[in-house]
Amino acid sequence: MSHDPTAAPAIDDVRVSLGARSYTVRVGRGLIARAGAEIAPLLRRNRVCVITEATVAELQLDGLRTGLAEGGVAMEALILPAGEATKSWRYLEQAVEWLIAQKVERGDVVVALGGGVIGDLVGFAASILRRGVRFVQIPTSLLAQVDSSVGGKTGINSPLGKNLIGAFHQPSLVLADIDALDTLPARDFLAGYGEVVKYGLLGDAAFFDWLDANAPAMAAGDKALRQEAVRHSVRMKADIVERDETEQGDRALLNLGHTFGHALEAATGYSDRLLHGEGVAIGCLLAFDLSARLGLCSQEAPERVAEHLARMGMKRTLSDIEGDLPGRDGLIALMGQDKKVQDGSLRFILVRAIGDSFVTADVPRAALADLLDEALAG
Ligand SMILES: NC(=O)c1ccc[n+]([C@@H]2O[C@H](COP(=O)([O-])OP(=O)(O)OC[C@H]3O[C@@H](n4cnc5c(N)ncnc54)[C@H](O)[C@@H]3O)[C@@H](O)[C@H]2O)c1
Ligand SMILES: O=C(O)C(=O)C[C@@H](O)[C@H](O)[C@H](O)COP(=O)(O)O
Ligand SMILES: [Zn+2]
Repeated sequence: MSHDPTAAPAIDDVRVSLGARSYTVRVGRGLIARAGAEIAPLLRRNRVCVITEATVAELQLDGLRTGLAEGGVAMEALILPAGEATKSWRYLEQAVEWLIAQKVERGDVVVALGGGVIGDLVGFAASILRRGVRFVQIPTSLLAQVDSSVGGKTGINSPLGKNLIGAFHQPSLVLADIDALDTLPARDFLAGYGEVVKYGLLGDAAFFDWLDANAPAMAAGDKALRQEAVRHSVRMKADIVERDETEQGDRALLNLGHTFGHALEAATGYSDRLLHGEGVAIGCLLAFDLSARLGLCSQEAPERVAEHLARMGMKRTLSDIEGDLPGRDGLIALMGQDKKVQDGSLRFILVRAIGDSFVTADVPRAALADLLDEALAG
């Protein structure tokens, strides 16, 4: 049989096994164009309500409408503004009231088409509508494909902290169409890459090495590498979520970098000054620096992480964030809203090495203060 090098690679199916809440994450090319055939088996009646945002609507909504129609599925769409500020009470209310006006029934399926902002918002709307309707994630950003569309964390932000209002609500299907990433701006691609590299850092040194060798080509557009990075990331996340769906233990490892990152996002007003994945990358490096300061890992570990982020052209220090930041105590106060706080104490994900992380509350306040003082001084 002859090999056609231009043929699209096969679809990778990653199963998330959670009993009655199990589902498949399909990773591959052309999935939006065949969305009707993919989603129809879930439907009681041949109609879905799609919620998306303006940028993605422009690029993908006609294709989705056609793809659904080819599978005999009709759609109605609501288009919200793009950007992190949409993960708020105002747009949650708009989304839920629109779904009610569309007479979405308990047996229907809602579709989230977009990045992590839309996935988190729509998943939360689905979780509270009529006390819970099913939803399908069609993630269109790298971040959403590797992370936010999987695992069932849904929600919106409070001015006081990230994702403080939300619910665990697993999707019924995830369609991660690698072709959708073609139009993603470089800054958003790199922000999403912050969550990809997080997987290597938290639990898979061999994946970090693979990324070190392949991520530049992946960023430049190699689709086979993109598909492999998404598949591997989703498999890693699925393995952790299967062990600990509601973050009673191990799932907190997926929060590497987030105690710092979320505080920085709140400090910058959930604005374009700092994207979520950028905050995660900066936060991962701070977690490695803190681990080295505490003698938990070698000094070479944070150096290697910093070199990798620099080679990828990513933000990696507080001085890479434009504009003023709160002082050390202001940042620590923002960290106090972290969902990992227990009995009033902050808990961090720290590391013994690249690929070897753990959760701890054992971080002396002085070490944290010194770390932040130095980071803020640049
Ligand atoms: N639920 C979870 O487990 C989880 C995990 C990680 C992150 N998150 C959340 O995800 C959000 C960040 O997600 P994000 O980075 O996707 O942000 P986003 O949804 O704002 O998308 C990033 C940008 O890319 C644009 N975009 C998306 N797809 C595009 C495409 N195909 N072509 C061109 N432009 C496109 C969007 O319009 C936006 O400007 C944060 O709110 C974060 O808290 C949630
Ligand atoms: O799925 C998880 O668990 C994660 O922690 C993944 C994170 O990348 C994501 O940003 C998540 O939304 C953070 O969760 P939070 O509980 O700290 O809000
Ligand atoms: Zn994240």
